[in-house]
Amino acid sequence: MSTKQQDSLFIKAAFSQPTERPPVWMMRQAGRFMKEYWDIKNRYSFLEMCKTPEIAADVTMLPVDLLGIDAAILFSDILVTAEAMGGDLSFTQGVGPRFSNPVRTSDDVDRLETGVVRKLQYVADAIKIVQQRLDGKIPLIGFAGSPFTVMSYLVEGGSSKDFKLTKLMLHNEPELAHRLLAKIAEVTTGYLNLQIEAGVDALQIFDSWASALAWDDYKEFSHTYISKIIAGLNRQDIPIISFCKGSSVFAPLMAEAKPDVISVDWNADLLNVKKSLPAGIAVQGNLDPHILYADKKVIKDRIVKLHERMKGENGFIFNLGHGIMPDLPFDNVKYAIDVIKNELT
Ligand SMILES: Cc1c2[nH]c(c1CCC(=O)O)Cc1[nH]c(c(CCC(=O)O)c1C)Cc1[nH]c(c(CCC(=O)O)c1C)Cc1[nH]c(c(C)c1CCC(=O)O)C2
Repeated sequence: MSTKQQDSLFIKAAFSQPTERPPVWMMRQAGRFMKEYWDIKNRYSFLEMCKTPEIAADVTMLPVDLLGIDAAILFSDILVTAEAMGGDLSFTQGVGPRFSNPVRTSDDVDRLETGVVRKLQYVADAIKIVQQRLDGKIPLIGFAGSPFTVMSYLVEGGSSKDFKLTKLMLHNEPELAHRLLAKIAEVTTGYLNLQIEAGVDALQIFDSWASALAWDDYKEFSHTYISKIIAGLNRQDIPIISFCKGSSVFAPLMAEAKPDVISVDWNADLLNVKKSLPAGIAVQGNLDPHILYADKKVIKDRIVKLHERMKGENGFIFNLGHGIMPDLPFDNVKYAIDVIKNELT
């Protein structure tokens, strides 16, 4: 991390140091709710955008320039690791991600490659371009998916409502599931270290679908691997943010993996979660993203209420409980960020 960033609101809050106001960024801030995103998206496929460092950098910079957030997040996807391992990935409008060669048998797991981090050099190249453009103005967050969440896409062959096949593998063939998870975790550790080397200022691990799991299954099949990944990072002074949908339940276990920040969904009272955690772990969240569809008065009231609740706490990063929806009005997103930056007292 550049020395400049150590004094940024975001890095200070991530390390639970005092800040004059909470920093703000929003998950999925580099995406489809912006007209300027579509101006680029209409010319390239999603994977082309991820794999062309100049384009990935352009998209990363959109919310920096248009929203004025306090941290940028690299434009990419959690599924690039699975693709590098041999998953035949495509993204179709309205369908989402799809793997044409789902991973369901022992042979399928054997076929996945692990010495693939060099295939992800395009991500490192994008990071370097973004850092030149940011020029120390705000920190850059890199990210990866958690092994469990990435596994779910590989096993299901795409998005899923109930994770039926994935959970069936955990329950009926736990050894096979562990073999798959261990391979993804190995690649993910190398991939996040590549991002650190390329110059990210923070990292977030997305375990979006952990909420599908029972406590014991979360512990055995997700938490174990996130802990290994965090322990395997050459993290220097880089804060690690752990996100999962379901964090209001799993936060005590998530803390054991030793992240610096836990990103909390909107079901929980954020202060209660913070107080339940060991000292020195910051929280990020946790507005319900649907609030941003509401009237501006409601948006402001909810932001003020969350701020009042968290007042006096070090280690609070304003964010949503999950990502921005593609049809959210840009104006409302911008309004929320302006309120957080300028109107909280
Ligand atoms: C589960 C997951 C994925 N990808 C990601 C997650 C975890 C975050 C979460 O829980 O929301 C992470 C992700 N995906 C994307 C980012 C970029 C940075 C950001 O703006 O936060 C990040 C951090 C861009 C994207 N990733 C994707 C888009 C849309 C692609 C398009 O333009 O069509 C973007 C901007 C595609 C994607 N990628 C994925 C899905 C399910 C989809 C389709 C979503 C949908 O159709 O609603 C997998």
